[in-house]
Amino acid sequence: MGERLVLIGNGMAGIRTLEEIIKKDPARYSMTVFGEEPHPNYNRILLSSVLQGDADVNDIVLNDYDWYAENGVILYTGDPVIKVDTKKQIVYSSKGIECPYDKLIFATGSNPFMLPLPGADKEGVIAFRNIKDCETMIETSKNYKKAAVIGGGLLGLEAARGLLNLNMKVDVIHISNTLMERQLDEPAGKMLQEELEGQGMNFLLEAQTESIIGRDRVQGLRFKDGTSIQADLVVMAVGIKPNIDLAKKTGLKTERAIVVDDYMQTSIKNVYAVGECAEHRGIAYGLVAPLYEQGKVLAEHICASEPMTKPGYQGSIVYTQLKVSGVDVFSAGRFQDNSETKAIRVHDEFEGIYKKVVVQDNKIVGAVLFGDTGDSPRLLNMMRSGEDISQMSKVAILPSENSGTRESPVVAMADGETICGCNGVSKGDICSAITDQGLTSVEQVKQCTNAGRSCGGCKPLIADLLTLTTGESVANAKEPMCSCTEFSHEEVVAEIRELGLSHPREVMNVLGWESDEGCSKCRPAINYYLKMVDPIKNQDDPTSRFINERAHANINHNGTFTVVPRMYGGVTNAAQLRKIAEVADKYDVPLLKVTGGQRIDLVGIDKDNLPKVWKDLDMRSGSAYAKALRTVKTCVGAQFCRFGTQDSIGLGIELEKKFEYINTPHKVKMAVSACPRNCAESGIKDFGVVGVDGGWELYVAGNGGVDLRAGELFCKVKEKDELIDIISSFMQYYREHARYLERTSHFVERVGLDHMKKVILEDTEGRNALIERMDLALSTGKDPWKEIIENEEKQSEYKKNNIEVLQ
Ligand SMILES: Cc1cc2nc3c(=O)[nH]c(=O)nc-3n(C[C@H](O)[C@H](O)[C@H](O)COP(=O)(O)OP(=O)(O)OC[C@H]3O[C@@H](n4cnc5c(N)ncnc54)[C@H](O)[C@@H]3O)c2cc1C
Ligand SMILES: NC(=O)c1ccc[n+]([C@@H]2O[C@H](COP(=O)([O-])OP(=O)(O)OC[C@H]3O[C@@H](n4cnc5c(N)ncnc54)[C@H](O)[C@@H]3O)[C@@H](O)[C@H]2O)c1
Ligand code: SF4
Ligand code: FES
Repeated sequence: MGERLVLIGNGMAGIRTLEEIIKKDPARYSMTVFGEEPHPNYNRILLSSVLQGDADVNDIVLNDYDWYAENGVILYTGDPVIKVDTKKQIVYSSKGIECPYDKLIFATGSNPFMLPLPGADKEGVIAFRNIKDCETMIETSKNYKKAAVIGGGLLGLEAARGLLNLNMKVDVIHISNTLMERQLDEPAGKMLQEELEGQGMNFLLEAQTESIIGRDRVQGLRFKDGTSIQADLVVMAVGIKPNIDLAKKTGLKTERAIVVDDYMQTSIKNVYAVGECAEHRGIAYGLVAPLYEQGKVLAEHICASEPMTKPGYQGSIVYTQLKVSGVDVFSAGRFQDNSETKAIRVHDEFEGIYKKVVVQDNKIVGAVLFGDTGDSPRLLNMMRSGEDISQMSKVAILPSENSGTRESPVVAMADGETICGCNGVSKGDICSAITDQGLTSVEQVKQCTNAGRSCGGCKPLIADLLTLTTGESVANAKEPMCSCTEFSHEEVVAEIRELGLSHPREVMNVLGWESDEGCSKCRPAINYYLKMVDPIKNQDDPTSRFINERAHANINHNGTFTVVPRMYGGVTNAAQLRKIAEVADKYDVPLLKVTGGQRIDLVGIDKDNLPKVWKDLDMRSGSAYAKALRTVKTCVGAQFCRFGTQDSIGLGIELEKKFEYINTPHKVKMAVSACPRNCAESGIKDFGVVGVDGGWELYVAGNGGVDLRAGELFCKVKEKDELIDIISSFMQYYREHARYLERTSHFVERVGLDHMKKVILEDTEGRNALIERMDLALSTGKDPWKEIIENEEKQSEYKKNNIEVLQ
């Protein structure tokens, strides 16, 4: 039995410290952890990803309960320490546990700062700090639609992005005249604002909230200038304050936080502090990188057999990156210039790129990058090493994108330079791990080195390093499909082909899945792959589909459904419109809505009425719910428009009829415009066609959603039939090689447009084979509405399958 170590606070800094101790000397301490939250240690940083819909709460657990058990760590969750007796060396928990210690670590983190406004205690006023806050926002978005976020800093903007993803309207109330003024100068702040406005955020700058209005629940905000706004949810994100109430009560010396020396020792013997609750040389940090450095020093200190002589923690140069998709922002050090500094600036208004490097005494002391953050690892390393730049050409410090090849920044980095800032892992550490242990995926590098384990911002660099070190693209490297299996998507497809597997359960059984039922990640994927591999033999398994695809309609937040009938190329007629009107009257449809894809939504239909509605409409399913071709949007084109050079409507209808019920890894949207004025928005579709004099241009891999991406010109052809063949073969290649739920935009980024050109445009034999396989798959496509209406067996299967919900 070792010495007794007690940790107060089951969060990121505290548990990382225990990990470091276990790594150094696993038998040294018997460890007990008290946590106020009812969870094992999780990645607080990724709460933003959970809110933004990119991760699940289960995905962000850093140390599961097994980890505590395997390492002999006793864990009390949901049981805060309420008192510490430093004379008797005992801590007391809220549930009455008395736990003696030889060494005690405070890692109590911070609390969000809540503005003491009148009305701040109303229901619907929350912070964004823990899983509970995240869940409250997700729940609220189901019943309310207007959110206000107070604070335009990192946290506020990440919360606002998440709330937009939850379909709420979001106002961000910010006290300063530029966003993230603690990290960005004015030009970068303004560019950020423009970008986020484009994503749908509304900003009220230089706004001072006076009170929160409403009865029991918040209804709005009133400002000092007398104006007000409505809000059903208010998220305060105006900074944090170290959580030091217990430390103060215990008698530890505190200023803004618990005062510690270079070994994280507090003012009382055998009591240490680490993380956001600690103040070192006057600074209490609010980002994980410095907190992990502190944890490492503390572990070394309390595991040392002799008093440590080497220097302890020296403070950190911190940097920040905003975790909002489509926005590249980086800020480090002293980014504002003054009379003692000089700055190097690049501002490309065409490309939306801004870079500023602040220099003092020939050393880089700060940097702001917007729009292109590729230089950030290099600049950060130059800052950290205090490199003398007097002999360097200043232009070389910020090379323009076009001045060289688009080589990954990792190529030029020295082995000692940092790749993962959060976890302090260098290029050399990662390369050695890759070669010594034969690592092939980012996930394996993460497990082995901790790189990529926090904000995840360094993962693209790790992927580049894997490619560089193994000579193999990480596109081919192994990433398990989900936590039920070690098999990657590619391996599952290969096994299905090789073993001739034909049902999701068979796949899971034969390949030794960890759970019999699989999960919501693997089951729909396997179902898709089976049908893709053998469209004739393998049958669809509706129980492995998400609710919308099982119901053949889109579920709404109140449990009703939206029905969207097919209108080829966005063209309709009086008879169809009359039918829609009759159905709307007969079933009291609360909302008829014209969609961005040129269709008509019938919103708010009860589930039990769906087959009746389809029958009465007597139109085909518009696949608005499916991972399939959704719509082909068309412009008026040569038939009527005076600019039209081609028959866009004719081609649009032909494309939609050809591909209407083909399953794809993710939804596919198309558009056909008859001239480069592009009225059908062909530039942001998976397949966008533009008519030009003497032919057609095809743009691919565009996306108009969250990850806005312009389509790239793939080819120009004269004949319509050749164009259709190219689309057909491209789509079949995507069907066969993309991972399930990978949009064409991500797929093309992964495999490269040049690769696609080689496969489709240069290899005629390969292209013909793809077309043949596509035609075979197309021959099995059926209108699911018609099948259900006409076949009683299908009707009962439909009813049965829609009871169990795979959301
Ligand atoms: C949404 C969000 C996004 C973020 N994004 C980033 C990012 O991109 N990059 C970055 O570097 N940082 C980011 N951060 C900040 C980062 O998460 C924190 O710096 C880090 O979690 C602090 O670690 P900590 O251990 O000091 O505190 P915490 O992780 O807060 O852990 C402290 C724990 O102690 C518990 N506790 C408190 N008092 C007691 C008591 N008396 N008894 C028992 N337990 C107690 C608390 O409940 C808490 O679980 C983000 C934070 C949030 C909220
Ligand atoms: N990507 C990341 O690195 C990331 C993401 C989220 C959170 N965090 C960390 O979490 C902590 C909390 O983040 P934060 O954004 O709340 O803190 P912050 O201090 O960085 O920003 C708070 C912002 O709120 C504004 N503000 C203050 N009072 C206001 C008022 N009355 N009305 C309107 N605006 C007001 C400030 O001007 C400031 O820009 C920080 O330590 C941050 O570093 C980091
Ligand atoms: S894209 Fe060209 S042809 Fe089509 S409607 Fe617009 S202007 Fe007319
Ligand atoms: S930089 Fe954040 S996890 Fe690597």
